[in-house]
Amino acid sequence: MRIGLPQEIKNHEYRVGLTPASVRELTHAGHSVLVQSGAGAAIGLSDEQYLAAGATLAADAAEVFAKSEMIVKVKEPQPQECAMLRPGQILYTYLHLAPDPEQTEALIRSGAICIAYETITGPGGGLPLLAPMSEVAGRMAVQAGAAHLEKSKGGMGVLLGGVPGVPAGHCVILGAGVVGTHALQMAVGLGARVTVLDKNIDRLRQLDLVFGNRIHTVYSNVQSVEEAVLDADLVIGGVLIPGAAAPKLVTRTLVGRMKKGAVLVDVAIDQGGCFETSHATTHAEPTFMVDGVVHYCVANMPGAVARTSTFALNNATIAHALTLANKGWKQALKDNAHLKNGLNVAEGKVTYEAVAQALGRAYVGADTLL
Ligand SMILES: NC(=O)C1=CN([C@@H]2O[C@H](COP(=O)(O)OP(=O)(O)OC[C@H]3O[C@@H](n4cnc5c(N)ncnc54)[C@H](O)[C@@H]3O)[C@@H](O)[C@H]2O)C=CC1
Ligand SMILES: CC(=O)C(=O)O
Ligand SMILES: [Mg+2]
Repeated sequence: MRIGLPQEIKNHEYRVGLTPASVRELTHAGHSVLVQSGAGAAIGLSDEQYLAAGATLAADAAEVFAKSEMIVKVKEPQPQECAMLRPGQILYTYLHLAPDPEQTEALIRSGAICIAYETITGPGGGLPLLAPMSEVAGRMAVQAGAAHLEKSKGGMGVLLGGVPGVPAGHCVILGAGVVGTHALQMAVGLGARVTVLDKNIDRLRQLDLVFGNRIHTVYSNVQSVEEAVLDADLVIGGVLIPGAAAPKLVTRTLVGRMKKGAVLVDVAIDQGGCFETSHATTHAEPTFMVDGVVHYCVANMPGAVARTSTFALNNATIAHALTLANKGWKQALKDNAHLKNGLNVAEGKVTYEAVAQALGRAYVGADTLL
């Protein structure tokens, strides 16, 4: 198969869909890989390394899209990228369609086969192609939150870990999944007072066993979220209902009652966000204020640590990329129900139920297309 690797074009996005080692896996299996010149340069992955892995170079993204049967990316395609997709071409990347009607419409129009990393499931449960970036974003959420508690960044001037004689700050984590767990590790490490909320009691049990009385686990409901958020200095939002728009756990009214200078980090913003006051921001301008509360809502947090993130992402994505290239999309999806769960849009139809529901679109089961 002819596989294409364009450079990412989202704001401050330096990750790349294939490392030279991943390219080598594909060329070793007899596939050809066309890499946009400079695609990995920002994170030290040179054209020479890609050439040594067996790739050929393209001058620009237009050439990559025109000549490839499968495009491997990181972030959801931007409008100019959607316009370059064509019927039958495979797009393998993050999509996050539920909160994004424009992108969904563009992918439907393209006729392309759009496989979303974030809805591919794993034999052991969970979302193995989302997990590595959730690990990164969860850890970063505490760094970003702690930094924005500083006065110069709009925060209340609290040191999250406190000092002897002065209590630590209170970090509240909504969602005890991958983001939540990695945020929790960092917050505990910094010495913050940590409360984590989830509806999944088994997750809370597991965390309680590991962290004991260094954290507080709380069942998530309207009352407990309200109590925790009102007492918080930093709130990290990491809830997810796979493929669907994030539930709005924190209302505008509740934000208005929070401590002035508290910080919200809405990691779930790529699925629309779990705070009613959130809207997506970029690394160039990561925050905005609502009622004296700092909102950090960057939709591609791992892009800031792009080198670490690129390697972590490739570890999780390359196996399915290779299968798609070896078998073609129909056979690969027929053979693997977990990969089939990644199909969000194909041949002009929405093939993921939660996306169809969120956007009021007709849903067509993937099986009918295979
Ligand atoms: N902004 C960014 O750069 C990034 C964003 N993300 C996003 O972070 C979000 C979380 O991802 P993961 O941690 O991997 O998901 P996950 O599936 O591992 O965890 C989500 C957790 O939310 C819990 N949950 C659902 N409804 C809840 C409620 N009402 N109250 C409390 N908990 C609730 C679930 O039980 C689950 O434990 C996703 O939207 C993901 O796309 C992930 C990576 C980067
Ligand atoms: C998961 C995601 O949206 C990201 O890594 O940017
Ligand atoms: Mg988007």
